[in-house]
Amino acid sequence: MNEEAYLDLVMDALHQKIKEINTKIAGNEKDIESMHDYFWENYTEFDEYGYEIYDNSNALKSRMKEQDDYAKMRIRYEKMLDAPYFGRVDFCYEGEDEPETYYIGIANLAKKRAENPYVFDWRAPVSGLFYDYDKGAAQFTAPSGVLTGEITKKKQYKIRYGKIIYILENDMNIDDEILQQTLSEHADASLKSIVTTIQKEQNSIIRDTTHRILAVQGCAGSGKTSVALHRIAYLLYHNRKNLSAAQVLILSPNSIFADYISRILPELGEENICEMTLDDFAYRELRSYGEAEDRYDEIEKRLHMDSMGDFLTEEADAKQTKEYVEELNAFALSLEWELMNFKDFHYKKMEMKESEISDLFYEKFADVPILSRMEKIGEYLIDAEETLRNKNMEDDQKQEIFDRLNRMYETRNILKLYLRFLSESNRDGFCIRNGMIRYEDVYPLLYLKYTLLEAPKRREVKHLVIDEMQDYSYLQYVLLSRIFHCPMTILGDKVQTMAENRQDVLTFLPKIFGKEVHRVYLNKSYRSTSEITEFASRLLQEENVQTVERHGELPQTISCYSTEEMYETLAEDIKGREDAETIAVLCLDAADAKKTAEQLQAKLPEDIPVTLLTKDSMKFGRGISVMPFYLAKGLEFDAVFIPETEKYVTSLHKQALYIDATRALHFLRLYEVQI
Ligand SMILES: Nc1ncnc2c1ncn2[C@@H]1O[C@H](COP(=O)(O)OP(=O)(O)OP(=O)(O)O)[C@@H](O)[C@H]1O
Repeated sequence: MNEEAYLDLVMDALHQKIKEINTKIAGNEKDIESMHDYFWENYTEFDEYGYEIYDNSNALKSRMKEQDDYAKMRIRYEKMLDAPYFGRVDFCYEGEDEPETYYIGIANLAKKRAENPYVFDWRAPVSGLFYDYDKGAAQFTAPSGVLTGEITKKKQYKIRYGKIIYILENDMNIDDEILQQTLSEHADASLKSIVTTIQKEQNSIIRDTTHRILAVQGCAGSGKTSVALHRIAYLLYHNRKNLSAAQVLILSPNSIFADYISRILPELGEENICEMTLDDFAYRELRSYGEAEDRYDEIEKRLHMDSMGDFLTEEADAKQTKEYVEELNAFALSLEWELMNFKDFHYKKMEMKESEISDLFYEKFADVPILSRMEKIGEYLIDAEETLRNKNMEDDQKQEIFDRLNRMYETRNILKLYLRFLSESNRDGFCIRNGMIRYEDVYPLLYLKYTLLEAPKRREVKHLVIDEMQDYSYLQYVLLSRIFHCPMTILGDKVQTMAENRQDVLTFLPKIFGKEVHRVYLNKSYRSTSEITEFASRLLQEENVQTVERHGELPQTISCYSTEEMYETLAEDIKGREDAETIAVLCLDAADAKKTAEQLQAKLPEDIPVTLLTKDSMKFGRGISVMPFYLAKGLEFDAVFIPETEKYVTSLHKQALYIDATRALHFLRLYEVQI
């Protein structure tokens, strides 16, 4: 069958599918309506135990869920009307004479359930052939085992509005015209699906189901975030019974980033996944001790430190290390003896000698964290008493027992204990600044809490994604390993650190998570033009980055004689980029971003709005966004402008400049004010 005829066949099948779904949705809608009517007409006569109400609401729920599934299916098929497939492989199985043809698209499309699909989902086992091999010998893993053979043909399609724009048949991998064309498109306000051009090295990460903990070190723009999200879509597709979107959690740097990545999974036909920042989690856990500074407060402080500050940052950094964790462990151990003040226990007819309590404390319950241990002894006592009296104890009596036992601790206040640790270890004995817990003490405090009390286990999370892995410390990974016991995808770039000194987390991750950490490297950058990538690499003397050959304007640094002239020039340059969907003006800190946004808005016409993004912003959209560098991490823009580069002098500033420069897809311009 020729290509046009096959496309017609698939389009007909799609229209037919959509028609069938519409009929099902309409039928279901009627059923749901009549179920509602039946409920309201009869609920007064339902049985008194609520069984009928329960049955009714369950039936209604399952219909609504079905309706929801149909609606999602319809969206997927409607999307396929535009481009029903993007690839094809003809694969001749070993021992066969004729090849089988497989078309690959964003979802499966078959006439009936058991029939051979017209189009295979990109995540289907056979679709791996498309991403992993050129023409020639190939294999893929099917549920029945490894199947070998030969790819006799491989094609890529550009189909728009259901019409073939072009077909490419080639021997090369997908690093070709279609990739080039995709990369030269404009950036959107959300991360895009890359299913049509996933590269071999990316595919092996996406389809890796053998390693529990996958850690990916990839250069800027190498597709780490994209790969992580496609991997989730892949795992959800292959493991529907054991993994749902609600059980996947992504640790993201901030809400803007969360918004930026939020549309990709729905685009791939999956539900969106939960997202949180580690700081938010820590604040919730430490809420009873007061407010705490966040990561951005800390960066802002460091951006403005002079040479005197080096000592302070070193001290703060030292509090996030393995050595500090060991000191905290030693302190926690010393509390076993120092914190306790055992006495004989009496309550009503219950009694226990001091020596018995201390035996239980140091022997029977020695494995329980120290501050939870008296509660365990309480439960033990209560259990014995209830058995003896053959009667359950009242809650208030139980509480009284716990309270009395807990009074045998000198204190149970973690903040007080942490302060004691600081002064005993000859450190500055405060951890509060301007009424808030200092950022450098937030995670040590949380660590102490989880050492002295049971750490909460997030068992509902069955897969954790940690993006920007370089921004988490040794101590934070130890905490994460205590909270989450699930498979993980950890991604980042040691070069894009937001600290003065680079840390390579891959060196210590196996010490925390064990040998199960599998490391993978991505060295090719897809985001920026070769000129931008080379310019950015020179900023930090990075030599390992390969680029996809795609060219654009050379980044320039414009020298101005005054700040006023700089803003004028910047505003004019921005006006000249009306082709860009997203423009970022990236500044060193929050105050500069605010000032720049105001200056630009004053110089630009009202119909060109300028949006200032702060650490509390929740969304990122098209148009002109102004923000400090640290909020641009993970994002990308058609054009990036960096004003006042003369301010970037320290090693942290240089890191900031690198992060800024690597955000640009097509255009990058810098401005310096000559002093
Ligand atoms: N195989 C691919 N095909 C098409 N585009 C790709 C591919 N891989 C990556 N890209 C594009 O490259 C850009 C960078 O991807 P992504 O943001 O996932 O990279 P990253 O490694 O997380 O970047 P960074 O660390 O710099 O934030 C995105 O526009 C993405 O769509």
